[in-house]
Amino acid sequence: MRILRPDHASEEREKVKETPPRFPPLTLATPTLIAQHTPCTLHTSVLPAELACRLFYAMLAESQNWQRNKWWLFDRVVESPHRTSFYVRQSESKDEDMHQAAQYWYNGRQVAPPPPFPPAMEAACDFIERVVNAEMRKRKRFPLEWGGETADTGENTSEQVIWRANVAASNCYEGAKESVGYHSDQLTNLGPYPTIASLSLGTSRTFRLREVVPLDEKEERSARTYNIPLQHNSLIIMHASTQEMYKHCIPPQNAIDMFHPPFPSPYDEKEDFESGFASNCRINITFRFYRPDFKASSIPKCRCGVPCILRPDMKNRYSSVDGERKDMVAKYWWTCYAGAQNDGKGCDFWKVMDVHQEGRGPFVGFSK
Ligand SMILES: O=C(O)CCC(=O)C(=O)O
Ligand SMILES: [Fe+2]
Repeated sequence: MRILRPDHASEEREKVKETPPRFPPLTLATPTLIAQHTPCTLHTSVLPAELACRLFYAMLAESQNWQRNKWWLFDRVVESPHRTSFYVRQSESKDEDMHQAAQYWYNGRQVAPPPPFPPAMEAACDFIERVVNAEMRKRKRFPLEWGGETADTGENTSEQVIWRANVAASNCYEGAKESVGYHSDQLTNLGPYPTIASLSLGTSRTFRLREVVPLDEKEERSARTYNIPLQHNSLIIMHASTQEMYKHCIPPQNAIDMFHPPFPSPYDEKEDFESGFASNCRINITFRFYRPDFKASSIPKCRCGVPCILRPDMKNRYSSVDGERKDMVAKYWWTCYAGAQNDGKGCDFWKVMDVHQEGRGPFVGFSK
């Protein structure tokens, strides 16, 4: 009988063994839970309330002129489902390299020279740098993180300044349906293991994180989706290894709560505020540090003559000596990105990043 009827039961058992259990999405609603499950930290009420509100109004006004990014995906043009812009910090705004890098920021599209941080963004940046530095001093550092000087902030502080922001990317999501899809941020000018500080203003939206499970663990476990609600005036810091291990997105929602700013706008009539002004927009500002050793003029070009983008090999990771998480990647690739703007046609150029041969550094872990 066994010869006539194959043993499906044992096949089924095998299949069950190959599929790791899936867990439902988990909402991480407190800073403690976020720090437990992810390489991110959440800081609520990060700016003085009046400054957060002033910055929201300023960016909302600016966002009228922001663009939707457009790029080629396979054989069609796609448009980002939100508006976006890029800023360079005043102290860097004469730096030719910074402008060049910003021109190629996001999808290899050439854009006008980026404007400097508006005054409220500059003021917010000081608060944010303090929070980021205090947090980074408590954390383990990765060998490939930037280990050089951060320019003098002009402040007389005895505490070491590890991180500063010299550029910022800003997004405006209008209504519940505007979104950004799953991605990890390009490392082209940030270098490996960047720290990115992401400020939320306006309506509360969900930030979603999902780990990219390494190939050799695919059969044992599946990725879990984490939902993190981001309220007005909260800062989520994507610490080193977030871009190497996780993808993030802002998904479309069915509904959102309108944002009622606690202070009137300097741009509108006072009566508008008194009659209950409310906004359906979320403004996000990601403060970033463009590394001097990944400056635009040092980025390899592909055969199309366009600067490459830098990506980690997220699927092959190992543990650092003391780490419980498998959070080290062995490889980063420089690859052609011309296709995103050039009718979808790029070249197949790629090469593994070699930090010594390319003369990059100094790094946290080893000197140049
Ligand atoms: O809006 C957000 O919180 C995320 C934005 C983002 O991922 C990006 O600009 O790269
Ligand atoms: Fe991002």
